[in-house]
Amino acid sequence: MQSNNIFLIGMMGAGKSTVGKIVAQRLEYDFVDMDVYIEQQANMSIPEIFETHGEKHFRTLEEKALAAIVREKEKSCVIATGGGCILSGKNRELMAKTGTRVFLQVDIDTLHTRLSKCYARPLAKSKAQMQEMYNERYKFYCDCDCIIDADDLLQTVVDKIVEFIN
Ligand SMILES: Nc1ncnc2c1ncn2[C@@H]1O[C@H](COP(=O)(O)OP(=O)(O)OP(=O)(O)O)[C@@H](O)[C@H]1O
Ligand SMILES: O=C(O)C1=C[C@@H](O)[C@@H](O)[C@H](O)C1
Ligand SMILES: [Mg+2]
Repeated sequence: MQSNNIFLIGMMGAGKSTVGKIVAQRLEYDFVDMDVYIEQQANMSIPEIFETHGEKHFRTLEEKALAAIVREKEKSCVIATGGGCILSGKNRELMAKTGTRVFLQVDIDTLHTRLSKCYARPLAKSKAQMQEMYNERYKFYCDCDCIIDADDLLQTVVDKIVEFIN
């Protein structure tokens, strides 16, 4: 188990997966995308999991996935969490204990623009729904070690995270 992981947290479309991969390369950390990990374990896509088993079941899988990733990884790891990972107190506690939590903060208009190109997220069907979700979750995202303005160019966002970690 490693205690110096980097957990990227934030809303759907904040760039956790995209940014995480590059940050991991720059820091020579391993990279895990929690959503991809869950899909591989379940052998189903995330929309299929939501449709077949519902959100509650997905949240259980998400808790199990985070615990397993943290337990199994021997090398420091950048973890792109799912947008709702912070909803679980268990997940919040584990992330606080085993790494640095970096909140990628992006305003709702940018999130909407980014996701409108690929709105394949079960919980993000409209801008209004995203706004409501953001309002509910904002306090949990802010319970972190660093807030990065992730509205910027991809490379700038990566540089800011690497600079903070170093
Ligand atoms: N800084 C950025 N500038 C412009 N586009 C970006 C930036 N970061 C991410 N994107 C784009 O936004 C979209 C969503 O990014 P990404 O999938 O990395 O978000 P995510 O936070 O992992 O979302 P989810 O929680 O749904 O997994 C992608 O098309 C990605 O290329
Ligand atoms: O914000 C959310 O609740 C989600 C975000 C995605 O990363 C996926 O984990 C899933 O679509 C749910
Ligand atoms: Mg992602």
